[in-house]
Amino acid sequence: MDDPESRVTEEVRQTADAIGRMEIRGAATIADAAARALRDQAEASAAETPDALRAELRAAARVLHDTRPTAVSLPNALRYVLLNADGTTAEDVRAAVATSVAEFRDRLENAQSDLGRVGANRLRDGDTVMTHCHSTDVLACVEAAVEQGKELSAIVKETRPRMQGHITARELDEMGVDVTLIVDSAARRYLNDVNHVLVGADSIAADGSVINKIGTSGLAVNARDRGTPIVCAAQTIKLHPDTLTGHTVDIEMRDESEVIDDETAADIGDPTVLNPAFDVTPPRYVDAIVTERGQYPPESIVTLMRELFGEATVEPWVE
Ligand SMILES: O=P(O)(O)OC[C@H]1O[C@H](OP(=O)(O)O)[C@H](O)[C@@H]1O
Repeated sequence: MDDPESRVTEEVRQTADAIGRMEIRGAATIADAAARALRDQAEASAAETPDALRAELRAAARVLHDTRPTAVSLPNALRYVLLNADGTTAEDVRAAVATSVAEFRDRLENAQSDLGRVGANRLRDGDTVMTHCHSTDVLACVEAAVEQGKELSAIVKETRPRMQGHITARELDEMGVDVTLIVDSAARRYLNDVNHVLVGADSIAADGSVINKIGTSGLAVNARDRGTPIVCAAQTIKLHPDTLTGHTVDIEMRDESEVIDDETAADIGDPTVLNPAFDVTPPRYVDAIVTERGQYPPESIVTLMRELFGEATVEPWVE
């Protein structure tokens, strides 16, 4: 049998490249794109046996998996689809993959709107929120509150180096929220003017730590110092099952070109440039984690993780 790696489609490779370059970004969006890519691989495959098709799907999953290491929604999505790729013929497996991808995408969408309604309960008419980066889970909370007729304002951190705050600003403006944009270092100055800090998550660890865009932990420490509640909006697909057994979450280091161009770097003596994409906020700085299953104090999220994942998970893409 030839190498299943060689039969990974160009479309899957393009999706993986787009995730790596962050053209497809945001933990939930990455999960959705990865699930669709597996469905497309199954549809395009010429495999004639279930084993050959499953080997091809595992190879495609590895290509998708090896793009960005921090957002656990990616492996959680791949696991969901691969563990449901059952069937005694290749056709059965193809159909099972199509069904599980459709189910997975429905769950994602429903989870986000359920989470949005939970998060909206925390927001009152006239409140101001501060945001960091761009999180569709956070925006679902704001959108649900706006739909309930609450008028909200937002102070939006631009979020260096990739400025995802601009996406947040535009989407909040489209919802009718009054938006003020600030540079990241101005956050502390305005924390007394906001009622809530709302952040998303790329992963949540079993101890309730929130792994999110770099700058979240400093923001949370400052918010605690100022007495401003900090809420993390995260669907359960952000729960990191490996942390139940003591593993830590890898923090992605990205290219220095996102921080400084070559010419400017040369001008200032070519310093070492570090560009971590994420940081870890300890649970003591987080007031609540809002999920589609309700709101949890960070320290109790482990009970939900055990319920959803048991004690251990498998990595079905490993040969
Ligand atoms: O799933 P949703 O809530 O959309 O996004 C969750 C998180 O994903 C983003 O990471 P990146 O921009 O992909 O590095 C941000 O850190 C954001 O808080």
